Amino acid sequence: MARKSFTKEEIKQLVEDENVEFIRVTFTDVLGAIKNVEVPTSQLDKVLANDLMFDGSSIEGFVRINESDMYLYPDLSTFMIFPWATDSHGGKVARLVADIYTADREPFAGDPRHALREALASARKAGFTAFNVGTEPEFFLFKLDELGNPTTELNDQGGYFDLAPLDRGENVRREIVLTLEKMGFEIEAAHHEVAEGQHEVDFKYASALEAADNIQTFKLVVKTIARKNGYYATFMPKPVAGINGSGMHTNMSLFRDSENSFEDVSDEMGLSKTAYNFLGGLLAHATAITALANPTVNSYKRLTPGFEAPVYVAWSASNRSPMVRVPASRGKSTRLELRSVDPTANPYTTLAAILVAGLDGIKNELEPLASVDKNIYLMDETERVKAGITDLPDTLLAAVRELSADQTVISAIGTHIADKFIEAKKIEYTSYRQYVSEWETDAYFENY
Ligand SMILES: Nc1ncnc2c1ncn2[C@@H]1O[C@H](COP(=O)(O)OP(=O)(O)OP(=O)(O)O)[C@@H](O)[C@H]1O
Ligand SMILES: N[C@@H](CCC(=O)O)C(=O)O
Ligand SMILES: [Mg+2]
Ligand SMILES: [Mg+2]
Repeated sequence: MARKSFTKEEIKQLVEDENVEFIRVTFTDVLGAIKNVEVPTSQLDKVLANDLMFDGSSIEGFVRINESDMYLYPDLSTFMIFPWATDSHGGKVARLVADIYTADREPFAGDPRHALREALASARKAGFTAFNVGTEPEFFLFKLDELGNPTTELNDQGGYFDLAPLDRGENVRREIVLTLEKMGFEIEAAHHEVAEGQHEVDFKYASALEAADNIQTFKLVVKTIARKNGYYATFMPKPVAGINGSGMHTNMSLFRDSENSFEDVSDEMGLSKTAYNFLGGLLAHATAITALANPTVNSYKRLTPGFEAPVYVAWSASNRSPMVRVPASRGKSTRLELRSVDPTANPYTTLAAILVAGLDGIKNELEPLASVDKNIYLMDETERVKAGITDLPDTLLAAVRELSADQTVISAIGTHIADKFIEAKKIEYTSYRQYVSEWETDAYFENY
């Protein structure tokens, strides 16, 4: 599936025919936040001529104040009209995702979308025409109070695949699905997840750049439609202690034209040498990738035993406790599912890191360890050591240290992004360490 690339004339025509009055030009900062500048359609020619400028020094992880002028180059294939948004005259709002260029009109090294483009160029050099990615983002719905502020009260008490009345998110989810369909998403499934108030909407895989844009659009749609219905949607990985957190399982495969390079019908598991070596690369660089795939302090509260989230670097075809699962489908759907990723990940840098790790595995013919076919949570440490199973980092700081030591993963995101990301994450971790939590006062106050 490839999205249609519009010409400038087609976009101008659509803007006129559909009565679009505002264009939002969006991009993503180093930490994964979506940013946008909104311009009236009178500025459309300027936008399409790549002449829209902004101050890069005000964006997290971009540039210093003395080199702040940057250009937004819209990617014409990302034109989309927001079905929910109209201005006071009933005019519509559309968006274009942009690449960032410097004042010298060079691609900007701090642009996460640029990092993913570079990784995709490496995949093409290695003979692959597409890196296909399908994600399964999970989120929680909380109630809003009368003033419209989020509360800590979940929207329902439902569980996995429950129906209404236990599932009170049914109508919101349906509206999310319909909105996404109007925006061109192909929705494969939507359901209540295991935890109370937790939901999942799955959309069809796409080539990595489109998949990353889709994730950012998806989060915006979920938050917008939830709020319209009196709920607050959060993609925080572990919003409530003691119940499942929210992951964003990331399914992936490499294609050569229409052929899935991960499939080999002659292999016992139906997987090709390319797939095994990609998996070998993914496992070899897993601890460094974790810093990007799980980039918040809270991410590590999800990666704990017993909540369907992975804790160890391992893979399996038959069970869901390891970090990588090989889902049973074959043919075009032959894929690896990385289960550690959570929805706070910057999709551009995370996919760049995953792809470069996999390509490193292919280039250096890295073999994965034997698959683990037991529930890893039930294995003791001796059994795990014997099977070569290692731990995923257990804190943001540990993950950031792994990233700092992995030149392959750093090369995937570039040193500009790596330096800014590592610096910001160390500050975030220090700020967390300075906070004294209720758990600590409960555990220590009266005992010492
Ligand atoms: N060849 C492929 N490459 C990448 N992604 C793919 C490929 N084939 C299917 N997918 C995507 O994988 C995702 C599968 O989601 P689905 O919820 O069915 O998986 P699951 O892991 O079995 O579910 P769960 O983990 O919730 O039990 C979808 O986004 C789908 O489009
Ligand atoms: N919510 C689980 C995943 C549940 C599932 O298998 O879909 C997680 O944290 O990853
Ligand atoms: Mg799920
Ligand atoms: Mg899954």
